[in-house]
Amino acid sequence: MKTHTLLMPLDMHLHLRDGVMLENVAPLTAYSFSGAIVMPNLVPPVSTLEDIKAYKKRIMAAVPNDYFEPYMTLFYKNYDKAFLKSVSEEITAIKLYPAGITTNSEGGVSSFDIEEMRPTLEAMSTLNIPLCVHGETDGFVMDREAEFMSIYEMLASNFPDLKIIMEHITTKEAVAMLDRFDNLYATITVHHLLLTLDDVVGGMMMPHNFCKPIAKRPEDLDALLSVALEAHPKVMFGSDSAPHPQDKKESCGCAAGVFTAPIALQLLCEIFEQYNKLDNLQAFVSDNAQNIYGICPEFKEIILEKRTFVIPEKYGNVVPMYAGQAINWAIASVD
Ligand SMILES: NC(=O)N[C@@H](CC(=O)O)C(=O)O
Ligand SMILES: [Zn+2]
Ligand SMILES: [Zn+2]
Repeated sequence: MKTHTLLMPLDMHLHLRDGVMLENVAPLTAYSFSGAIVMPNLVPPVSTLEDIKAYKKRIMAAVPNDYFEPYMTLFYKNYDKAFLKSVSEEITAIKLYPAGITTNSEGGVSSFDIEEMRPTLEAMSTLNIPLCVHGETDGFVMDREAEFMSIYEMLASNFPDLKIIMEHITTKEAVAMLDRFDNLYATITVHHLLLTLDDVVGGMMMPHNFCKPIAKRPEDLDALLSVALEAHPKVMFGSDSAPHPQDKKESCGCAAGVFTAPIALQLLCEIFEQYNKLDNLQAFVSDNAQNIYGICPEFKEIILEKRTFVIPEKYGNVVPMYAGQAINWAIASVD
């Protein structure tokens, strides 16, 4: 049987939530990933040293072993340098949300006033804390990410020593930015390497494919594939696996978020094999992230094998992407 081995996979954009949901989803990621950047958009958001330490403890209590590193993040506000210094050992990045643009982002940034943000962003540059950004404006839904490029440009050029990660990019405009600014990087999800808007609303409306940013056009999908499949050194895998209870997805007013954590590596193998690029998958799911963030994850070896795997209908009360569908790769062993 054909197999493929991945070492120390990293998920550089993950939502683990809290409480019962955390206990349901954290073990699924801890099983097949060495570590993950854990997003801070809890209610209320993770914004103090105590919040970070307590949340990390709850995550470690929810995973069955020690072979998983949650890389903690702080919810962006205009913090002062003394505070940032006091948390710098406990966090891997700070996550910036424009106010109200996605799930639990109400306390985010409402105006991108560069002078207001300067003290915080300069302190982050000095302390070497990367800035992760949900890059969407409040414009027309299909244009939101492309419109945000001028803000990335302003941030990247004003703070050349700040590492800026364009999270979950979905457009050819964002892909083009990677080669324009040395300090811009990106995460790409697995669902955005598979879906276009047609898979969300082109036929029957598919709530489990609905997320922010929404999947875009075929040419955007092609642009994302071009950098992911080559494992462009400035792109990393970040699932943006964002679990919501089934009744919040299959409802009037569907919550945004696609749940992929337990099927991400299998789907990535399928995509990379289809394009004959399996050799580049290691860089995309781990090596690039290690280089960009300067992290050294615990050893973990995942062996995937090429055989039919039917994606479960549910993980607890969460419906994954492609529920009930057969895919071509499965996890054979984890060491
Ligand atoms: N991606 C999503 O659609 N939802 C995420 C938030 C986010 O990453 O924007 C969530 O927390 O549910
Ligand atoms: Zn986001
Ligand atoms: Zn997210």
